[in-house]
Amino acid sequence: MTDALLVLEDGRVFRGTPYGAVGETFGEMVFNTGMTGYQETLTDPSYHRQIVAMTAPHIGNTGVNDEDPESGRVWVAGYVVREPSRVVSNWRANRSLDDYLKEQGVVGIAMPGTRALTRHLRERGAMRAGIFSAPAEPVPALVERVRQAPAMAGADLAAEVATTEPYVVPAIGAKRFTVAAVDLGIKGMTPHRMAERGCEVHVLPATATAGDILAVRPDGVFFSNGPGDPATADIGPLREVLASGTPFFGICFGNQLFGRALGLSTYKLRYGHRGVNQPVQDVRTGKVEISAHNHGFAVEAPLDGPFETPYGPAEVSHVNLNDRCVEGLRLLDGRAFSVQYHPEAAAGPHDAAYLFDEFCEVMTRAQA
Ligand SMILES: NC(=O)CC[C@H](N)C(=O)O
Repeated sequence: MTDALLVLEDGRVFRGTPYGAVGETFGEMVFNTGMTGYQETLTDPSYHRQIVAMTAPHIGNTGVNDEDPESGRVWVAGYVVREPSRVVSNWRANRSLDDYLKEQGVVGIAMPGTRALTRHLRERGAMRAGIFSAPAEPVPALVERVRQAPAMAGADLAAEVATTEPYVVPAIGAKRFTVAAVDLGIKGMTPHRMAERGCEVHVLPATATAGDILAVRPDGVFFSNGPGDPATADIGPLREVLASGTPFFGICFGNQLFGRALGLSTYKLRYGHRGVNQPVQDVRTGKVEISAHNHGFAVEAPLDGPFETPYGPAEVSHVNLNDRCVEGLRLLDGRAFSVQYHPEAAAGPHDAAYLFDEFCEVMTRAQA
């Protein structure tokens, strides 16, 4: 079989064999350390424009099923694995991962060097890359083309992945709350986790105005995860929502926008957190959660106690124990809060599921 190449913008090249669709693709090179959940990763809209390398060495062994996707398509720009499973073995599987990637037009590479690649990114930081299944040009020309691909810093991508039409996810069982959820790249499990707790979730496009959001007459407003640089997003609607006093909960991109609305700034992490075993500590209780992550940016906030915001005093609620980066924010009155990680846990541990209960408690208090 012909060599496929993974080419990084700093000139480092990895050799492998074509996997999935044949062609070429460009994106920001990131790595995911999850031992499980490749379907959820592939279909998470936050990975739009990123080439994802899996550090777990054996991918595809449980094939592909129709239940686990987090959205209607694969969003990763390219896929890098060490060794694709030659056997599909799972009672829910109806096709192989290789066939699925081909069907979705996702160019990938299988290569022995995923560990070297990950170490390289940890040392040098996030960078652009290209996968070439059948490279026709010499390497220097490929490096040049990788360098011409758009960078992630400054990219405004939420509207490219979000729904264009509002839709409703009904409450499971008795309806207790109406939630307006702004889709910035929402994963399917998120409205589901709210619906399980009696929320009727009105999912709105990324371009929703404060008027559109409040027209739902929500008990609570939610801002989702999503791709791109949070510094580019319009925070006007969120500011109006917060000023209205409506309870607020945000996840990941939603946490970054909440931070910006509080007057904080965001910055690009050296290589991001992507995986299902990140230790996060609740600053108030000292309790540690093992949590699912997918973020390349973070909020800059004071770690030494409460700070003033236009909506009253706020504090950092959670920190990451690996690098001390901000993993959550809350107003001290409890009405609005957000986390940088993924309590919907698709895939991942359920330690943080209590945050959806907290959102329901805040909405209950506001209803009283
Ligand atoms: N999953 C997300 O919401 C990611 C948010 C943002 N795009 C980041 O990389 O940090």
